[in-house]
Amino acid sequence: MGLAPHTDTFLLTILHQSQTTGLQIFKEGSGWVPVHPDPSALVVNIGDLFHIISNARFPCVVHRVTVNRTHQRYSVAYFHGPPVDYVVSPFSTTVLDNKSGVRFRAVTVKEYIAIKARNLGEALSLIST
Ligand SMILES: O=C(O)CCC(=O)C(=O)O
Ligand SMILES: [Fe+2]
Repeated sequence: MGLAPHTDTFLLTILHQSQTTGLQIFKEGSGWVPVHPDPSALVVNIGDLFHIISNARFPCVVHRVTVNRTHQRYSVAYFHGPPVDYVVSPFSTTVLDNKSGVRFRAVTVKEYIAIKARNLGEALSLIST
């Protein structure tokens, strides 16, 4: 495995991948689905912080990268997010629209990174209300 299954931590990821397949997303009901490289396109991924701010309206997709034994692959990712002291919490408008109420407690970006470093895959549920 090139990169184990994960969601991206920050707001948005903008990704360029070379012409070798490897990136896969997990789709409920279908399993692992390849994201085929397109030289004219960038992949834009929603991260955990976007998921929190949107009060879970926008999903952060689980993805992984497999190793290709015959073809070299490279990717360049830009992880866009607020400064580490910024407090992230669901926007009030998204909460008002969502009958299930506030889904996540407020965290600083720094705190969320620390929670995720200790509990990969569990961080969102650990800040669920
Ligand atoms: O190499 C890729 O296509 C994706 C890399 C990735 O998921 C990441 O850096 O978070
Ligand atoms: Fe990723």
